[in-house]
Amino acid sequence: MSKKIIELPDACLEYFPGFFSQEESDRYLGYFLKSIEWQQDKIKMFGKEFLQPRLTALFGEKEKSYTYSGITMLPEPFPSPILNIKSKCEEILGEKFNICLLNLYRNGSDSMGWHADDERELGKNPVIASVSFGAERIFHLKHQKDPSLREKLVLENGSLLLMAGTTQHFWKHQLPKTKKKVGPRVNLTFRKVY
Ligand SMILES: O=C(O)CCC(=O)C(=O)O
Ligand SMILES: [Fe+2]
Repeated sequence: MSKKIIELPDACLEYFPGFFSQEESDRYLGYFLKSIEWQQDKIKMFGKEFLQPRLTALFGEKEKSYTYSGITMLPEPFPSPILNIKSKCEEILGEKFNICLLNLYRNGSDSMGWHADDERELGKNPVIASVSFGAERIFHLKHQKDPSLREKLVLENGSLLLMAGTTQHFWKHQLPKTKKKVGPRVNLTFRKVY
């Protein structure tokens, strides 16, 4: 399994291209597009409500609620394909996860804005395993204190990105829109809620 360490100050980032084969990735993408009950959540900004520019779903162990972008969500139990992906991540990373947030970016107009995954319930140094299937998209990182520190990563079909250590304290990340004609992308982030 090839692994690339992304050397950035105040961060711990590791990228595993081809963590899933092309064949497995295509199968998982098809499954997620067809079998997940996707929802489009609202977000409140400046006192106004907007629809998020992507679809989401939350899975997890019983009784683990998760508050994300101001919305508290109750997870559905893990379907077996997600359990299989989770086990594979846990094995290579030596970490355990109990919830999984799924995002579906239907095309290049779907996106996720700048944020850090620093909710209290994720503990002091959140460990997040981010798995991508489908269209390649660019992932941006920027340091919260030093604006000259920025990074761009291409998240490929079947890849795994680990974010750990102090990454969420010092860095924000986003998945910007793209004008390129791109197909759907499904991203799974495995997290541990305490
Ligand atoms: O889609 C991605 O790669 C990023 C997802 C993300 O940052 C999140 O779910 O918190
Ligand atoms: Fe995130």
